[in-house]
Amino acid sequence: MGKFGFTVQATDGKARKGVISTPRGEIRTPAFMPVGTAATVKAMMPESVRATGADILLGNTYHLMLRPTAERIDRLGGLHKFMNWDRPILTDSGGFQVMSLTDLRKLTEEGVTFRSHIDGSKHKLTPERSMEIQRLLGSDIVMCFDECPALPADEATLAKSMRLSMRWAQRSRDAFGDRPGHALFGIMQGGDNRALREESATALKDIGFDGYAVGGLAVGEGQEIMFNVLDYAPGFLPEDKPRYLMGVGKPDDIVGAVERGIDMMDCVLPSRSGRTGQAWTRRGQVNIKNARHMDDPRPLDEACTCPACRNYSRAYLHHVMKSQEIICSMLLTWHNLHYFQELMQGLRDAIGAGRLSAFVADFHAQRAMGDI
Ligand SMILES: Nc1cc(CSc2ncc[nH]2)c2nc(N)[nH]c(=O)c2c1
Ligand SMILES: [Zn+2]
Repeated sequence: MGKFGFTVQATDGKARKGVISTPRGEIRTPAFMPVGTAATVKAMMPESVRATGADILLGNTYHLMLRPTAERIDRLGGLHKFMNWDRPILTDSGGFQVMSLTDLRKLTEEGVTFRSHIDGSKHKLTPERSMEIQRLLGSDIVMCFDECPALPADEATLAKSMRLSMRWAQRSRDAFGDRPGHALFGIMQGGDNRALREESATALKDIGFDGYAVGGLAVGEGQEIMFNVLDYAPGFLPEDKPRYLMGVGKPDDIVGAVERGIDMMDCVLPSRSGRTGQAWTRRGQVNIKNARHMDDPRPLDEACTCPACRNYSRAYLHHVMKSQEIICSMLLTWHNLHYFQELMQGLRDAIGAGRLSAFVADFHAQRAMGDI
């Protein structure tokens, strides 16, 4: 079983270009990770996800523990075999989804009890159970079981929540055990409070992890506050380990996060918005439902090499969106994931060449021109 490792190949300001090596393959950073919540990146075959340039995808402890259960996936050979994706998988630990998807829940020092949003059955998640589920799934990068407070929140609330998450991080580390080739990432909390963020980073470094996530952001605080926190929080984390900003984001969030030293990100945005007719392009957003596209023979983006842009017109995409044809979700999801991965490749190349600021200036200039 190979090792898990991270190499920084180049830096440009705070930004890093690197490679995470895992037994199931390498992850080029900065990396965008598509979300495959219930063992599928919606509307995409795994080979298509790979074709967009993704090196790793995300799974969800919360959804998979409820259906089909981690034990069933384990009996069937693990999540990679189950969903036919043999490259790295990162799984989230479930706490965030419990707090965002259920309302019948109880939070204690032990963990969280909740009722399934699917059938109302009672369930319990603890750091120990979350580690067991992620082990049964066979994920390559395991996330600590944490508590993510909603923002805005006062300092006392943020401190109480963060300190619980740090005790859960220790329990996650103890329960994870020694699993060569598999990684455990700690999750920094502390909201938008600098002192709490530093306290959280110190606690996580004292425990020791293979990578460190910045949690507790992209919870409705807005880009300005998120960037204010990212101006200092990544710097509290070890330089030689990957830094993962959870749940981010729009293209301009991604660019700003990479400029501030973030190496990995994930977001449902390209896939979820694709299913609603929202296309992301280098010139900004295009809502294909808009009547202005009805007779437009041009592709979404003349410069894009994805199957949607190579073979279909805006008029066609408008038609299959209005008629709610399944191919619309397929084509717009593929295009969006392709665009996000192309943006990541552009960022990696720019950092490698020491021209990140020029790349970022061009990124914003193209969007300022608006859609074609
Ligand atoms: N914004 C945000 C998003 C997610 C989900 S990331 C994800 N899981 C599955 C897909 N994507 C978070 N997850 C955890 N565990 N902690 C957080 O603080 C947090 C914050
Ligand atoms: Zn395209």
